[in-house]
Amino acid sequence: MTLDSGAPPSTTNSNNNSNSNNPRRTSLRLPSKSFSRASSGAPLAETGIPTVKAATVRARHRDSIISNGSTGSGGSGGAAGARPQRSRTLELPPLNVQTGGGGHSPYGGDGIGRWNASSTSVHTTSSANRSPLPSPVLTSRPDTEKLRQNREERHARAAEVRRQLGRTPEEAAAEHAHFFRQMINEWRESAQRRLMERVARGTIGATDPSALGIGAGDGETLAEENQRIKVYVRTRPMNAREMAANQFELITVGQRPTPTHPYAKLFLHEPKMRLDTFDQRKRMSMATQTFRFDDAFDSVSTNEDVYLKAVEPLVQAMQHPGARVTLFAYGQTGSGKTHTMFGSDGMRTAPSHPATGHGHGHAHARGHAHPAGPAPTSPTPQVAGVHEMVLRDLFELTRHMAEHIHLVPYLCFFEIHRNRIHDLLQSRARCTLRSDRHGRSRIFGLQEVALDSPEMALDLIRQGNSNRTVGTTGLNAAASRSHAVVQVILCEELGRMTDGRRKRRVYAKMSLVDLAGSERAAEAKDASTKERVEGGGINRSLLALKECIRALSRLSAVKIPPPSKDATSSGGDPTAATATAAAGDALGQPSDDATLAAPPHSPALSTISVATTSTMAGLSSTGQANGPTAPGTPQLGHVPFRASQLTLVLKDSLISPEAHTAVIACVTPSSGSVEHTSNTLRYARRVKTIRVRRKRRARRRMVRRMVRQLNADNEEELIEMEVEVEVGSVANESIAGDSLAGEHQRTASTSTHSDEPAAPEPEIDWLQLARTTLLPGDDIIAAGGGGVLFQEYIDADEDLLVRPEAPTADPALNFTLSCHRWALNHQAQAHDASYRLWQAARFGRVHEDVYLQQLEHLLRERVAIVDALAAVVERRRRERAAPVDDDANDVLAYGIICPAAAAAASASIE
Ligand SMILES: Nc1ncnc2c1ncn2[C@@H]1O[C@H](COP(=O)(O)OP(=O)(O)OP(=O)(O)O)[C@@H](O)[C@H]1O
Repeated sequence: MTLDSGAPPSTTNSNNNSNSNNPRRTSLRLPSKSFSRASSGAPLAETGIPTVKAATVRARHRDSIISNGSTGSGGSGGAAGARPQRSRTLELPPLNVQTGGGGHSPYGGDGIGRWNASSTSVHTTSSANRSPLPSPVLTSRPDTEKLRQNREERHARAAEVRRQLGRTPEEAAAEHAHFFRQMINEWRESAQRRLMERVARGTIGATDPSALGIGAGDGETLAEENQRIKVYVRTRPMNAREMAANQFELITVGQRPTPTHPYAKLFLHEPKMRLDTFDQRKRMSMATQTFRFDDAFDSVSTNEDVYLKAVEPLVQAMQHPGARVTLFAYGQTGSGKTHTMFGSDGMRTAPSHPATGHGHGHAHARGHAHPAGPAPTSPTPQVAGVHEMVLRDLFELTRHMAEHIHLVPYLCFFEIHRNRIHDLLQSRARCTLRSDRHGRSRIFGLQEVALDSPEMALDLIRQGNSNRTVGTTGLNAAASRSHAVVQVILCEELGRMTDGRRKRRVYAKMSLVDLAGSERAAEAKDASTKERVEGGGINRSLLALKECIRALSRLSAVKIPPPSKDATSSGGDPTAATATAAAGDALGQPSDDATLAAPPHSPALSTISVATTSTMAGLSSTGQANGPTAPGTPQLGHVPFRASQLTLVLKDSLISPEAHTAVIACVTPSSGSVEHTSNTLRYARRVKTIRVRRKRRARRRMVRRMVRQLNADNEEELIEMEVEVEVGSVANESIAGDSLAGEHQRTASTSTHSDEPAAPEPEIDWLQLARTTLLPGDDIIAAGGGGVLFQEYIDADEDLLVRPEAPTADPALNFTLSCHRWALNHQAQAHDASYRLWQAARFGRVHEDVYLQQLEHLLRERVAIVDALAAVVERRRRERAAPVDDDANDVLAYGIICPAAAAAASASIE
């Protein structure tokens, strides 16, 4: 039955089979509809509304409270075959409408201020035949009504404003974008200005050009650097679609790494819109988050820039025996992972010749233009990706190393899609992942192709990419829906075995992983079930990867003990050699592998690898693979490799003692993807923050200690100063020009500290003070940031005072000036504290009473300082008119501000 049929619409809808997919839906009925239904007076029993049991006792209890015993509207009829109904429908009463019919309400049918059973009943099918209960919920109705009225008024007002302004919603959005853009630009300018001021002051050097990015030289030092895991961020340029949608860039890349600050800073500006409950107006503001990474690449960086900084060191690491290098490209869908890894065409064009063929002898070229390869399908020059650059450089490397060792590169290319491994070089043939007896993961059925040239490798990759699973997302027409792993393995050829198989040993291995784009469930609303499952799988494996890398990062702090002497000397022992070689690594295809002698380069290395592997895999405690853990072996804890196929496949590479891992987090700069970008940046930061945090915690403890100490000192000083100011202001007239003033003041001070009643507090007009106090407003905060405000504040205070002349030879005047400076510093501190307090209060972290109390305290402090300073200046003027003994005067001047120092100075004079 449908709404049109005159049956109770909400109930019908909630019981309608078409809605049964959403069993817990609670809908809010519009008053007009309720009214029409109530007027129609159709009894629920006639509507065919099914009756079902509540899913849980708890739900039933809740329902019974809400339902208020509206049994008449609960209905008891049930359509045969209807699905059990668990949804509840909350109907609001029509405003000022005298409803008819029903009459089941315990409150009668006036419908004003109370629930009316006939038209506004809250009913569930599980509430049938329940006796009426008085409900506390009923009392909340006027509030709900008020809220609704408020909302409607607000919407009407907003529509009216829009109408008056003659703006469409799109125009309003464009205006907002313009405003945010302006805020971001102002933030950048202000940051740059602060930086230049610091350069001018000499706080940071202007000689190092790379230090002149925003935020450079802030005195921070990177906590102990984790060399094994590097995290980079890359921002892609805005695309045409984003610009057309009036989106704007939210990312500012700050300083780049320098020798003194070996990290890059990246700022994410998050636009915020909030409704001010005070005047019901929208407030726009901008929050800026700061991130630190090993390096950050802005939107004009090229693939070559990324390669040179982030990837080339990994290629260099491949010359070390046992090297296990892993590079991940991580990020939201459409953020530029494939562009970075495979180049601008994603290497999706068909190979220029069969995969087994040989290359064309392409020139080694990195950079924008793809000099050779298959004929480009578009006239625009192709941009080479990391894969191409890596392959060319690896071949170069093997050529250089040929004098010492003959290495042959092998390539395999597979994807992990829905937790299954497919060989992309064998038309997506399914492969299986198994653990060998050493606890290492091995992929069975994966083809590895010996490479003759980089071009051959590139053609293989193109061929593989044509088999890759792609889909279409809202952000990318050709979105990768799988993790693509290209592995390049440098093998040492050791001839052939008797059965003809090649004898080889893995020298080093590199895994280049183009991860599938992360996506948010909210964005997959329109996706099919299959796509949702796919998306869920992708997110799960990304989470597992993050947890593994984080765990490894944490564990990298644990020192792996040097191998025992027995293990180290086992290089010549054939049995031990077999074990170590097997533990070192082997190629995925067992048929091609030979069990080899231990690598002459690193017997110890392989032994450690065994221990580490087994411990990581959780085998050491059981001793399945290598027997019980040797005494002294560190308990490395649990690393959740088994959480996904991706982490299992890469396990050996990640835990190797010669592991080098890098993550390139790709982000979209546009405002439309701010949540994604924030998530990606936080993901990337968490990958590496474990060790940094420990340092941070120590630093925070230290700062807290210092602040406590300072507060204790300040409090003492402040109490003394306030007392002095009160006494000083009373005694000022009489002591001015008096050579005994110092003595006088000391007496006054002493007497105040004795049992004499304290002088009355000066009358402060708080309201006036609050009006004149420069508490920062939203606009100032958004535009300037702390530093600018700070300066404005000091400037304003200076205007309150007589502006001091430049330092002279007059020591008394200099003394006054130093007092002035002292006071300003305290002023600055007071302002700084009030600013932070205010910020905290804005975000609801401080209770209003506490905030006001603190503010009052700060304002008092401010008044005290200003008064003291005014007194000093006034007195100084009079003294200059009638000079007095300088030394005594100094004591006097300083005494008002800092009694302790005055006492010491007086003692020295005496
Ligand atoms: N640095 C860049 N410069 C120019 N264009 C870029 C850049 N990065 C990405 N793009 C463009 O953005 C679009 C999406 O990029 P890409 O396919 O690499 O995203 P992705 O992160 O791999 O997405 P998915 O995870 O969905 O596969 C492409 O058209 C690509 O050409």
